[in-house]
Amino acid sequence: MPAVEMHAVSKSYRRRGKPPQKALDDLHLLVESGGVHGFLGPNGSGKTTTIRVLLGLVRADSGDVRLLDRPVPAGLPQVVGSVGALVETPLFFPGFSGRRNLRLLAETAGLPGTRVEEALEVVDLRERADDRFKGYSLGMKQRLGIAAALLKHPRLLVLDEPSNGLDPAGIKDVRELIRRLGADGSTTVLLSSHLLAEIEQVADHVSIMARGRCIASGPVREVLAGRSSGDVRVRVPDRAAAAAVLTAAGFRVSSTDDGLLVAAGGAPGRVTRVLAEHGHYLEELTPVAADLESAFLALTADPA
Ligand SMILES: Nc1ncnc2c1ncn2[C@@H]1O[C@H](COP(=O)(O)OP(=O)(O)OP(=O)(O)O)[C@@H](O)[C@H]1O
Repeated sequence: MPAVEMHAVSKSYRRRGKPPQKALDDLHLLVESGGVHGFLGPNGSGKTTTIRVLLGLVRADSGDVRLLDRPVPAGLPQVVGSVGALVETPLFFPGFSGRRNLRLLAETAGLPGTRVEEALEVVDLRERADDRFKGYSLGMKQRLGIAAALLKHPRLLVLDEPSNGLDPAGIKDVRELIRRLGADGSTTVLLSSHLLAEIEQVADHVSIMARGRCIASGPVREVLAGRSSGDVRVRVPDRAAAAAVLTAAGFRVSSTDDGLLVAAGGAPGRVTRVLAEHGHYLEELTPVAADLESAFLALTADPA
C-alpha cells in the first residue's frame, strides 16, 4: 500500500490585487511505503504546499489525494494518528526540559510515558533530556521536534526541510537520525529538501518537483543514472593528434589533466571507431555520469 498517492492535484493561492499564484499544477505523486522518500525541488516549487494538502492544512482545488490509503481530507481522522509531521519549528516551552515538553505532548495526546523515553532514545537525546529546552543547540531542538513527531509511532513521518538553519554538526545529526528511521522499516519518511546532497545521502527514492509538478521519480540511483551526461573520458598515447582527429570528425573535445573529454552524444562506439581508423588505440574510455547537481539543475531549469 502506498503511503501517499496524489493524482492530478492542482492548487492556486488567491492574492489580493494580483492573479492567483499556481502552487501545484496537475501534480502526480506516489510514495511507496518504507524507507526514506526524498522530496526534492528548488524553493517555490510546491513542496510545502504538497505537504500542507496532504496533511489537510490547505485544500486542493482539484485532484485526488490519499494518505495511507484513506482519501484526504475526508478520511484524515482515521489516519491522523499514524502520521507524524515536522512542518515548522515546533513550539516547546523554553524553560522546561526536553523530557518534560515531550511528556506534556504525550499526555495531551493520551500516549503512554514509555513512548517519551523511546522517542528520546531514537533521537539520541536521553542524556540531555533533563536540560532546559532553551539551552539546546539548534540541532538538538530539531531532534526534539522529530521526537515529538515520533511519539505516536507514526507509519508516515513527514519532515519539511528539517536541516534548515542548522549548523554542519546539527545537519549531520539530523541526517543520521533520518537514516536510522528509514532503516527501521516500520516508518516511511517523506523528507522534503531543496538540498541535493541531503537527499542523495539519506533517501532511497526521490521525487523531484519543479513549478508545481513532479518531473521525475524513482530510486535515487535510477533517477540520476538516467541522466548520464553523454560525455566520455578517453585516454590515448598521443593526446594532441587524437584530439585533432576527433574534432575533425565533429566531436567537441576538451583536454583534461589525464586525457580528453569528448562530448559523444551517447555514441561512445563512434569515438572508439574514429580513433581506431586513424591508428589511435584507446587506453581507456569511461562514460562520464552527470553529477547530481547538473542533473538536478537540468531537470528543474525554467524553460522560460
Ligand atoms: N499562502 C500563500 N499565498 C500565496 N502564494 C503562496 C502561498 N504559499 C505558497 N505560495 C506560492 O506557491 C508556490 C509554491 O510554494 P511552496 O511554499 O509550496 O514551495 P516550496 O517548494 O515549499 O518552497 P519553499 O522551500 O520556498 O517553501 C510559490 O510560488 C509560493 O510563492
